[in-house]
Amino acid sequence: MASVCKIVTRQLSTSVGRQGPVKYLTVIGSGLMGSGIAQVAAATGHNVTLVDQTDDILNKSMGNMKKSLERVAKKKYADNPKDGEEFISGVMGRISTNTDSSKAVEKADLVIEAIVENLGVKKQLFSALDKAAPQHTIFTSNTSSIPITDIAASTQRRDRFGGLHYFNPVPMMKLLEVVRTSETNDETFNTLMEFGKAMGKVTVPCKDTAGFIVNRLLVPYMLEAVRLVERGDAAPRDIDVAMKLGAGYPMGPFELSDYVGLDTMKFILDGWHERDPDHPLFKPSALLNKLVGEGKLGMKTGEGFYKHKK
Ligand SMILES: C[C@H](O)CC(=O)SCCNC(=O)CCNC(=O)[C@H](O)C(C)(C)COP(=O)(O)OP(=O)(O)OC[C@H]1O[C@@H](n2cnc3c(N)ncnc32)[C@H](O)[C@@H]1OP(=O)(O)O
Ligand SMILES: NC(=O)c1ccc[n+]([C@@H]2O[C@H](COP(=O)([O-])OP(=O)(O)OC[C@H]3O[C@@H](n4cnc5c(N)ncnc54)[C@H](O)[C@@H]3O)[C@@H](O)[C@H]2O)c1
Repeated sequence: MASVCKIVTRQLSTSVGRQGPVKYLTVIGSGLMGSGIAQVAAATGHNVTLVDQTDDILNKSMGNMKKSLERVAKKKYADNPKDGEEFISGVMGRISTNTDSSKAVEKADLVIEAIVENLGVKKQLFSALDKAAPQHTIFTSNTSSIPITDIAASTQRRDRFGGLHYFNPVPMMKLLEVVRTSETNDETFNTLMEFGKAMGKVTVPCKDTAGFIVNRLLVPYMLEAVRLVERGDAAPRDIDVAMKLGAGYPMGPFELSDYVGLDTMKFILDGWHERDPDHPLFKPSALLNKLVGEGKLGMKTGEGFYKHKK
C-alpha cells in the first residue's frame, strides 16, 4: 500500500517535458472526459489538439479547463499565485482547437477518442480518421463499455489500436486502464503504457472484455442501487449515506451516477444488455430510462437523481 502511494505521489509530480514518444496528441470530443484528458496531457508537456463539433462547444470546454486549472493552481502554487498564473497560461497555450477531425490528426502521434458512447458514430469517425492520419499514428478510444475490437474493425490499423480508459474527473483520478485487443501489437501497447505514465497516471493493463476492470464491477453495483430504489427498499439519499459511511466510498452510487451522467450509464447498460440479454445484472432499468427520457442526465443538465446548481 505504502509503495503504491509513493509511486502515485511521484507520478503526480510529473513535470512538463517528459512526454516520451507521444509528442502530438489529438483528443476528439471535448465534453466531460475529452476536456479532462486534454488538460492533463497539456499539463504534462504534450501538444494537444482538441476537436469537437462546433467552436461554441470548444470555447465552453476551454473555459471549463481553465476553471479546473485554477483549482489545481490554487493549491499547487498557494504561496506564489504569479507562478500559478504562468502554469495556467502555459498549459492553455499547449492546447489548440479544431472542428475538422481529419485535419486535426494530420500530425498526430496518438489519437484519443472521447465522443458519444455509440458504436456506429465511433466507427464512422475512425473510418474517416484512418484515411487522414499518418501510418504511425496510434488510435485509441476512451469508451466505457464498447469492445475496442469492434471499434478498431472500422480501420486498417487494428494492430495500432487500443483502449485508454480514463476516470472522471480526469485531473483527480489516478487510474488509467490500458486496453489491449488480440490484435494490438507490442509496440503500440508499450507506447500506450508509457504515455499513461508520462501523463502521471497509474496504468493497469486490461483485456478487451465488457467494462474492462473498473466498470465491470462499478456499473452493476450502481445499477443494483437503482433497483433497490425501484423496489421501494430504500431511498437514494439513504443509500448514498450508507455506502459513504458504511463502505468508505467518496460518493454514493446516486451522487456518482449524476456525476458520470445518466445518459452514459444508459448507453453502457443498453450495450451490455444487447450483447448479453439473459444476464440479470444487465437488465434495463425503468427508472434510469424515465430520467434519461425526461432529459434529466445528472450534473450536466442540472438534474438527475438529485437537483444540482448549474
Ligand atoms: C463510467 C466511466 O467509464 C468510468 C468512471 O469515470 S466511473 C467514475 C469514477 N470516479 C469516481 O468514482 C469519483 C468519486 N469521487 C471522488 O473521488 C471525489 O468525490 C472527487 C475527487 C470527485 C471530489 O472530491 P470531494 O472531496 O468529494 O469534493 P471537492 O471538495 O469538490 O473536491 C476536492 C478537491 O478535488 C479537486 N477537484 C475536484 N474536481 C476537480 C476537477 N474537475 N479539476 C480539478 N480539481 C478538482 C479540487 O482540488 C478540490 O479542492 P477545491 O475545493 O479546493 O477546489
Ligand atoms: N462520463 C464519464 O464518467 C466517463 C468516464 C470514462 C469514459 N467515458 C466515455 O468517454 C466518452 C465521452 O463521454 P463524456 O462523458 O465525456 O461525454 P460528453 O457528452 O460530456 O462529451 C462528448 C463530446 O463529444 C462531442 N462529439 C460527439 N460526436 C462527435 C464527433 N463526431 N466529432 C467530434 N466531437 C463529437 C460532443 O459534442 C460532446 O462535446 C464516452 O465514450 C464515455 O462512455 C465517460
